[in-house]
Amino acid sequence: MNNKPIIALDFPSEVEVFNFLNKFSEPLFVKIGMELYMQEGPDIVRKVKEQGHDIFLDLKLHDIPNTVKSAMKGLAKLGVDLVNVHAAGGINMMEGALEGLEAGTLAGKKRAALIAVTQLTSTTEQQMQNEQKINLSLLDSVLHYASITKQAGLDGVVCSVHEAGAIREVCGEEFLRVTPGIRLAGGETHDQKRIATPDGARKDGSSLIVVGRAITNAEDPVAAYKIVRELWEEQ
Ligand SMILES: O=C(O)c1cc(=O)[nH]c(=O)n1[C@@H]1O[C@H](COP(=O)(O)O)[C@@H](O)[C@H]1O
Repeated sequence: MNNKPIIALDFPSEVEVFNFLNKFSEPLFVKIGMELYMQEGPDIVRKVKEQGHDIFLDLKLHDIPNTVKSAMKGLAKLGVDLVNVHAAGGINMMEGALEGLEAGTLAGKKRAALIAVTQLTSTTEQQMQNEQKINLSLLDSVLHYASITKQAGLDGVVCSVHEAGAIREVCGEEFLRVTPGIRLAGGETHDQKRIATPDGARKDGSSLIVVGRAITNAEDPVAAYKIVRELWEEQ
């Protein structure tokens, strides 16, 4: 797994995916999420992988432990690099996910890294408190989810850049902080609430950034990707 910005391939079908990917002449780190997977199924994962890209399969599993374990066992066979579940599913569910992933990983292949979503980057503290009835600050809720994720043996979490530094302090450098909600300065925020720039993410403790619309909606996606990458990698 490399540390390039992860491009979210949030497209409705395979045609748009390859129109987009064909603009690039280098291997990328891409994310296949619900929108695309629900339309194209596992075949899209195989086809994107054939082109040599690293893949984050973002299906955010959240169900009873046995169901998540079995689903992960199946997903493991796709040979992706990174997969996720919702930490709100609990420790037993996350342990089940890890067991399924280990059981399904083909002999001689590296198991995908497994991370858990803490609080979605589209959620504000007020929404969390009112709608989920969690009587904590958003940071404390995210830190709590990060600590139970670590307890379950997972490799890291999905969080916003705003919580990444605190998670690093509590859970250690090796524990991944994968941060979506990335925008270029002055860019449209859409439905995201806890946002940051690529250089802000680097300074504030992200391990990996996920960038969708700031690249995929750009007039020149290759140029937008280059800007994001330079800001992210700047020394
Ligand atoms: O798990 C994720 O990838 C995820 C978690 C989260 O808290 N927030 C979040 O935006 N994401 C995903 O990251 C991507 C962000 O896309 P943009 O907002 O277009 O950059 C989308 O594909 C989301 O599904």
